[in-house]
Amino acid sequence: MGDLTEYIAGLPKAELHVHHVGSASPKIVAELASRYEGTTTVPADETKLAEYFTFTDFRHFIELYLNVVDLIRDPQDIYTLTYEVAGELHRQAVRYAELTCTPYSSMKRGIQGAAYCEAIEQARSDARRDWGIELRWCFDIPGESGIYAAEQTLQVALDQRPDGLISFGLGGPEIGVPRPQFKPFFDVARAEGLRSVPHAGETTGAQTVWDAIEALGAERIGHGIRSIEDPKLVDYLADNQIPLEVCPTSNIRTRAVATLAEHPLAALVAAGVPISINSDDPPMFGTTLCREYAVAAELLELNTVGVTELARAGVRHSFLAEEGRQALLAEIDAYEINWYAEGRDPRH
Ligand SMILES: O=c1[nH]cnc2c1ncn2[C@@H]1O[C@H](CO)[C@@H](O)[C@H]1O
Repeated sequence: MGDLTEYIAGLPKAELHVHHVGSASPKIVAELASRYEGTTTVPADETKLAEYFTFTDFRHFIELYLNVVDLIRDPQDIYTLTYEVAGELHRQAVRYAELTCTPYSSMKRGIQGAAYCEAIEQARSDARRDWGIELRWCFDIPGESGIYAAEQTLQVALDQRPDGLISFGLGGPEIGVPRPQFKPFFDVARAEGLRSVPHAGETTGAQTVWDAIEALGAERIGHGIRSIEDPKLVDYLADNQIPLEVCPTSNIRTRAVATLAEHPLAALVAAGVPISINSDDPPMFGTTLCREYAVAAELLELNTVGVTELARAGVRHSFLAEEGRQALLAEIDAYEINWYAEGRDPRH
């Protein structure tokens, strides 16, 4: 596995399912928490954070996630967080990422939509300057906040239209938050050229994935792992090549899946469902994108050739324009060739 870890570390990647606040480093979260000592349950001590991010179930995860969101109250924090997240993506050899941002949650806490968008755009151009990484935004509706949040999210997306904005999503709990109610907002977003990437089939069954496809026009599904329960849906995803953005460790840490041995990733791949591998909320789940590639390699019994295909899939399922896709696929090819050129055996 040692060779694979080293290989994965430098393998150029695209990440398609990673959350903005969920990626805030323990250093940033602890610093933010120290400002609101006594009014937040979030520890101001980095070492205590790992323990804090131990979730009894998905609902508990969302509760603690929102406790962290609560600490972010000015545009400078948005800039710093976004720039630092880009630095960590760079350390994971990510060359392109579609970062899921939830502007409504920040606007609700007093940050103006325009200031929010300026901050993330400034971070995006600084990250490109410093690390050559290409960021795009998915603006998602926090589903637990319902129709008003959907209205606000669509409005800020279309009023501000930051250069990096490429897709429109739906996050938060699925239980008690039916997808079809958001159809009018996805219809407008798609008509305006935003790509549809709602979460579904993470903590509820296959029906939410059907709803995401039929009501929200999903082109990719966030998680979608519970699709495995419905053979017709599995066939539909495979026949129509609708990719699932799979985040293995997230599913374990939120208790959406009991153990890795029971994770449906291998069954989905065997059925021809296209997948990408992602980290979701890496510091909260004690993981990194490279580690998620290693987990997928274990579950799918992949060698260096196989994990290279995972990286290519991330590019192919991205919304990056053709020129950028070809350039990133060429980077991956060059990396693979150089790796073997140093005399390593691809059969590892
Ligand atoms: O794995 C996940 N599933 C669903 N929502 C998530 C996940 N990770 C982070 N969020 C975020 O939780 C917030 C809820 O208001 C949203 O911002 C959503 O993007």
